[in-house]
Amino acid sequence: MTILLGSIADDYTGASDLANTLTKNGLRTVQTVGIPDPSLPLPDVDAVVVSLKIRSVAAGEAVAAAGTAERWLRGRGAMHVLYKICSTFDSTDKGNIGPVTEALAELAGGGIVLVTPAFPETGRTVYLGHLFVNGQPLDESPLKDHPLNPMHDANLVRVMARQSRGAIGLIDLSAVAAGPDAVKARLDALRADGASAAIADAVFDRDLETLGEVTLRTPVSSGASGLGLGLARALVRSGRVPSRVSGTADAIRPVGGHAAVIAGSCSNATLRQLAIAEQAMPVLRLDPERLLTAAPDEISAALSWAEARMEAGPIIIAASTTPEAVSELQSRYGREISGRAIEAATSAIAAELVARGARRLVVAGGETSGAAVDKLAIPAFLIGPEIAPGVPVLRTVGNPQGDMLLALKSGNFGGDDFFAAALAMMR
Ligand SMILES: Nc1ncnc2c1ncn2[C@@H]1O[C@H](COP(=O)(O)OP(=O)(O)O)[C@@H](O)[C@H]1O
Ligand SMILES: O=C(O)[C@@H](O)C(=O)COP(=O)(O)O
Repeated sequence: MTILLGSIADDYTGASDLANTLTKNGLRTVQTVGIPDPSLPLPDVDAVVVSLKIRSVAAGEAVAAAGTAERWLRGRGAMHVLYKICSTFDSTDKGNIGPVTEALAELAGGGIVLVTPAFPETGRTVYLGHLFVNGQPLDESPLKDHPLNPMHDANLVRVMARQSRGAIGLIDLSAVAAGPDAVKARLDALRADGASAAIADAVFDRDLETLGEVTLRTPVSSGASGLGLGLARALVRSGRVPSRVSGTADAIRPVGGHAAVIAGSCSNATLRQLAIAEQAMPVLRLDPERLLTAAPDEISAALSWAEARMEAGPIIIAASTTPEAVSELQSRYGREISGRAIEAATSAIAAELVARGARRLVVAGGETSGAAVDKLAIPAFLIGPEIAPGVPVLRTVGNPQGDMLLALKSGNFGGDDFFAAALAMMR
């Protein structure tokens, strides 16, 4: 298998979001979970998105894992590697966007890296280095209350500088609007001044097309799905990808079995989606504190509840709660400990539901999805049709449990009726 574009995603929902964008823009794409075993039969593709769970781990661990994935992708022909980060720039002053970006640049022989989380289709735009989420500055958006990486600064040049060794520059919208040559000139000038990375403004898809054109000629970039769109379109324009009728329908051939939703995202969108779904489907609200203090009992109570209902139709099990309740729990048990314990519990529930016949699974939340997919030991996914911007239906490849359909929903993605819409596409 020789690939044109490689990507390392810092979480699994982000990986499926990017794989969806690449697919929609003409690249045959597969999403792997970590580096696949050589025996795994992967389809012939243009792009591989390696999903890692490195958004909220120690920077050294993230750098090491990304480095291993980079070597694997380069070994399969990838000329360009996109480090897929969150469109809301989820990170802390310790990383991991800065450290991983700089490490990938070093592995590729140095140089400056273009960075942009812009993804206009989902309301993420960058202007003068400031990130807006549906029109709100990042630090005023719901991301200010994220359970693991609350975002308190919308100025990404500053945010990135705090987590990088090198200086961070800005490619502003006037350069982007002037086209690829102007962006290239600005990138070269920033590089000559010693910058290790540059935040690029982008408001519309055409800005991302310009950025894609330039970054495709460099070895590394960091960005969200918007930059993926730019890179995919640049590759197609270059004539290196044959134009073909892209078909994703085959990936959603029915798998039968029961259907379940597991939610660990506490993002605004997920809380709204749960409230809507609750009017039409059985929803079990887990007791988050018991997941920390009496997990085995809370898990087995949840499984008894599910077993009694799954035969009749889809069910939802959620740990999700309001920002106030999250901070209350965290103040008593610690941010990291609460998050990880709840992920361990929700993933154990997901695995037990599959053991009891669930074959269609929607997981809400990036870290929650990563934990569940790891627990299920699913090695890779084919990309099916899009449910909502950034969220495709996925079909497992080489799954020990047999063929399953999944949707890994980023916390903030999807309309109010997301769960019903996803389940309607998964038969
Ligand atoms: N009730 C809760 N209290 C505290 N933390 C929670 C609660 N429910 C879920 N979590 C944790 O919050 C984090 C949500 O992150 P994630 O799954 O990535 O969602 P999102 O996609 O919205 O960012 C996870 O670590 C999860 O275990
Ligand atoms: O870029 C995005 O916004 C998503 O692809 C993503 O990474 C979201 O992360 P989670 O909200 O943690 O799922």
